Amino acid sequence: MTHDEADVVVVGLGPVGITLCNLLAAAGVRVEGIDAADDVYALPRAIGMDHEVMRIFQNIGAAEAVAAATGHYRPSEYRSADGTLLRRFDSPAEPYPLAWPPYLTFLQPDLERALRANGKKFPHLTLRTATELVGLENPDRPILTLHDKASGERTRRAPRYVVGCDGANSFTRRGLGVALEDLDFDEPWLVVDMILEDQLAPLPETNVQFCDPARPHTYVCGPDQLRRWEFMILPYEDPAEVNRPERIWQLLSPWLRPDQARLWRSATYNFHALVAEQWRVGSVFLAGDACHMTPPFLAQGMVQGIKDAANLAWKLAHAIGSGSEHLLGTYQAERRPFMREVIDITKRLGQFICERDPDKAHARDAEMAAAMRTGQGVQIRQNLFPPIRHGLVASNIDGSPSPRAGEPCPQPWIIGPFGRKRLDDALPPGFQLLIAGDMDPSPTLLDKARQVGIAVHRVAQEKSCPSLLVEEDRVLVDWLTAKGARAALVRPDHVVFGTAADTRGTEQLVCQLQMMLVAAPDK
Ligand SMILES: O=C(O)CCc1cccc(O)c1
Repeated sequence: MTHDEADVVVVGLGPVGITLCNLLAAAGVRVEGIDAADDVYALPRAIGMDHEVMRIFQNIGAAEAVAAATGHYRPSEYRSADGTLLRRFDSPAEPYPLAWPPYLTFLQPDLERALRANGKKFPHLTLRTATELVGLENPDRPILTLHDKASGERTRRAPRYVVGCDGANSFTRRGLGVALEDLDFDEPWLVVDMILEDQLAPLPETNVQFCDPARPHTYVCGPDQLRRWEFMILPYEDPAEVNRPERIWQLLSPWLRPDQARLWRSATYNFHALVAEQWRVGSVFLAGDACHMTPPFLAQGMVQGIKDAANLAWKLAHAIGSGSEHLLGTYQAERRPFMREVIDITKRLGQFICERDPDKAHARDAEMAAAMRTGQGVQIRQNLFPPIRHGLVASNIDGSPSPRAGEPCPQPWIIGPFGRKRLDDALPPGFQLLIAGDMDPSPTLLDKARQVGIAVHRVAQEKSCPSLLVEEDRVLVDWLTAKGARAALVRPDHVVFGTAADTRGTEQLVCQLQMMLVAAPDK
């Protein structure tokens, strides 16, 4: 390795790769990000993101620039062929638990540009476009061959780590010989993005899943004038034939005439459910679509890829800074089973939406409409997925999970002489112990926390002592109290390691983390 070699090469600068580059560079890691294309992909693919992702963008200093590319997320309705309401997902009310709206829509090309521009803040981050990975040898001490498409030159790299964020057809994954586990969902769909030119076009006010057995289809409101339709391609149809403008306008005719909107993008592809058998081989990791693909029904594709990046970034930074690789084993241990659950939940909705048998669809409609009548069909779009259950999360003495372990820690607004700030902006990065203002941390606890490198903060509702952080609402304290907890130990990626009800329990939690940092479970 030469002295100016990067610690990490990130392959692929889509939303996942460029987020990882920013996160690593913000943690002081020397990063080289490469992408085979000359520029960002100019058309939208992902359209939905959530508050955890916005928080990650906030943590790299890109929140304002990204927010400019986002729009309000509408509620979602599931409707039968005759228009009966079968199910509804509503947005939670404020105060938002992570200080961002729980879901947002966005324009992918603008998002990617904002993240690439943000990367320029970091002197240790080099981004190379029109540069393709063409060789990957010896994953334990990786040697890469890069092809510069402009000059035709080939160069070699020997970074400490490589992360393949190079999409569904990942060269990195194929180079490692990693197989994809097929989770049994494979449906061909047409995706159409329209730019609305007539504000008076009679479109639904909400996102809609049209659970019509004759042709299941989806309507999603994007930011500004972007509106997306997705149509299932039927078994006897030819995808290329369905993807012709005349056919697309026919499919859109219940909502739009050609003078009311412009066709921005259309594509046909198969909605898949796949997860890589291995997310790491030696010093080479996979993230995003390179290691999982989920049907789009809950808009989780990009969201989960960016969560991979956040999960991996601090562990790589820790390994590079400390020379200890223990934590790296927790990446797959945490993310793979979690991703399987995300895919399972999404698939269940997908099977419900994609039902093509009219009798089964009729029975489904009757059952769902009955649930709507008893109030069970309306769900708040929050906490749809379980916490992380494996890896670097605390358990109680009896082996049960520590309350709140594996959940994202709330991010209250903090108020003070500076005005109001989101919690993460008021704290240094790293492990945090957040203690309810009425609990006094013992000297033993403070000492132990210092040894392990954990910053301790007391969060209260009013400033009865100068060292307290004051939260604007009761977001954090209510979240702790709901589980009988007074303290939360939180990882650098804001995933809760565990909670405790008192000082003694908090000391034990810190000791558990200390032990796991040197021997973290990779199962
Ligand atoms: O809000 C919803 O339920 C729709 C989510 C969504 C977003 C993008 C594509 C898609 O098929 C579903």
